[in-house]
Amino acid sequence: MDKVINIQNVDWQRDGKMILSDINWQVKRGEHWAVLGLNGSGKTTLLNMINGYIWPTTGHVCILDQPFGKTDIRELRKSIGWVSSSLQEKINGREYGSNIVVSGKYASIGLYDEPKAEDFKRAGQLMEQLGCSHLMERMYQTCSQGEKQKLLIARGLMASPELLILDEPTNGLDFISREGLLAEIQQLVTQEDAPTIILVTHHIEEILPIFTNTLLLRNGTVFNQGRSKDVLTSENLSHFFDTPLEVSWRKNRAWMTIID
Ligand SMILES: Nc1ncnc2c1ncn2[C@@H]1O[C@H](COP(=O)(O)OP(=O)(O)OP(=O)(O)O)[C@@H](O)[C@H]1O
Repeated sequence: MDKVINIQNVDWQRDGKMILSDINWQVKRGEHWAVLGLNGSGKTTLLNMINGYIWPTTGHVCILDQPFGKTDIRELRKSIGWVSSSLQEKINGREYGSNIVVSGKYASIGLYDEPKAEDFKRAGQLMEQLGCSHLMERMYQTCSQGEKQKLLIARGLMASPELLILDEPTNGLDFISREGLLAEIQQLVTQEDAPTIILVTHHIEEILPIFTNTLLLRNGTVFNQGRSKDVLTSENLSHFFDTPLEVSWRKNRAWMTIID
């Protein structure tokens, strides 16, 4: 019982089209994964499945040891923190930073239940941890893109999830803010009750050393998966992107250059 994600022989079809095909993916406790794939490769579809918003056409999905079909998905979702751009769009711009973070406890977008003082205390600690405690009384619409992402990550951590999914968290950030956010993400795993983190990204240099493993998704199939060091090689990625590439490693991060 050590699997956070266990996806076996999964297909997902829509309108006669195979969107995910024969997906096999196991994430064990203690691992953190990066998911890499071009536009339309099936990343969002896979995340929607992990969160129980769509069900496999064939195959088995078991998340946090809870097999789909025998599980209350709404309960399960409370153990999953999910930060994505679609979530950003749903937040009320006039909501205050601390309320946004606290709403993560209820896996709701707004605040429907009366939060307790201890909820605000926890939100404050998380905001401190992510370097955004100055945004407690700030309206969301006045925050920069990087600040919004930090608020949403703090929100995603509010229910102490076992699984935290970060879907392109650095979208729209300048390179200084991006490095700042990556450093905060790196820090998260040093916490005692750190969740398993899944990072979806288009940029291999964002695959920090904490991301022990990488899944390459192409045309709805798993192209390759394994230890990040083994997956992120020049040969592998040249095949994956169908473009001659060179990968170099600096500070335990892979950087990619197109060679002509
Ligand atoms: N409900 C649906 N009905 C029909 N086609 C769909 C549906 N959902 C996804 N698709 C198609 O499945 C493919 C994979 O989409 P998905 O959004 O999972 O890709 P992605 O890897 O997240 O892409 P991006 O990086 O652009 O966000 C796309 O061709 C998309 O048009």
